[in-house]
Amino acid sequence: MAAIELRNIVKVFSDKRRGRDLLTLDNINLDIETNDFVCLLGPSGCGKSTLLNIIAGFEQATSGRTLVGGKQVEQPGSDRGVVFQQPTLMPWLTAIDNIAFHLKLKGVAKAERHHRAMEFIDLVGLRGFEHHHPSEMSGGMNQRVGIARALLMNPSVILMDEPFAALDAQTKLEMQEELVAIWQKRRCTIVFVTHSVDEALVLGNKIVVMTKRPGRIREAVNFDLPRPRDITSPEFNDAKRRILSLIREESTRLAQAS
Ligand SMILES: Nc1ncnc2c1ncn2[C@@H]1O[C@H](COP(=O)(O)OP(=O)(O)OP(=O)(O)O)[C@@H](O)[C@H]1O
Repeated sequence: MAAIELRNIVKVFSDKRRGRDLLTLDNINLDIETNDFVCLLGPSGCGKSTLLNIIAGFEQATSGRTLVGGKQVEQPGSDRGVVFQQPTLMPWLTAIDNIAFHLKLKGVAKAERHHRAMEFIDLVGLRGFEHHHPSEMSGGMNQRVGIARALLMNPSVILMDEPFAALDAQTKLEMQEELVAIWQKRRCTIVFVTHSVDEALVLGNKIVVMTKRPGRIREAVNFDLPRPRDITSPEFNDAKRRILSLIREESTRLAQAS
């Protein structure tokens, strides 16, 4: 059984202002295996976030079935941790209290919350900053808090929506390396949305290329280049050419169709 099974997913948004329906996802079928690091790659507006939100349970598909761990997704759950582009932290809470927030909601005592959160503070490299507030930390550090918060509930699946898009180039590279290290250590399943071919190839062992609206799966490419990946190696560049040619074919198809 795959960790995530998407069966004939269709999503139509109704655009009330213009009085029409918008077909956003068109018959998405995809199996994501346990421990996969899948990157959803596609142009702006192709429905990557919508698909992630359907897996997260924030959004309902118009038709089709979404299964996580064999169970139909109907709402958000602690089996799925979500990391957004902005970490959406509570500004009045320290890093450790943000990370342990879900435990507080579950009534876990403070000493136990902090004990459990420290493991994740260490994992994301924030020891020494656990009592800092979001305003006292950089964007990258706040994103680390967001990742630690998502990991704390020990979800089987981590869903990430362009989590490094707002970071500078150097911090982005560091965070990508750290995320791969965390994934290797914890062996979780990650679905990562990006529109960067390089980012998808640095991170993923499967790259799912989506078409422009309505979003369909153009191709799911397995990419098992050993890590750490050398982005200047011939193998990396071969894969990049292949992905870029898939994207170009798609643009040509659209240009001819219009
Ligand atoms: N709640 C909503 N109501 C109506 N339309 C929506 C809603 N959410 C998304 N859409 C539309 O669905 C389409 C896909 O949006 P989505 O955010 O999933 O794309 P994306 O591929 O993640 O884009 P980006 O890379 O720019 O974030 C867009 O045309 C968007 O306007």
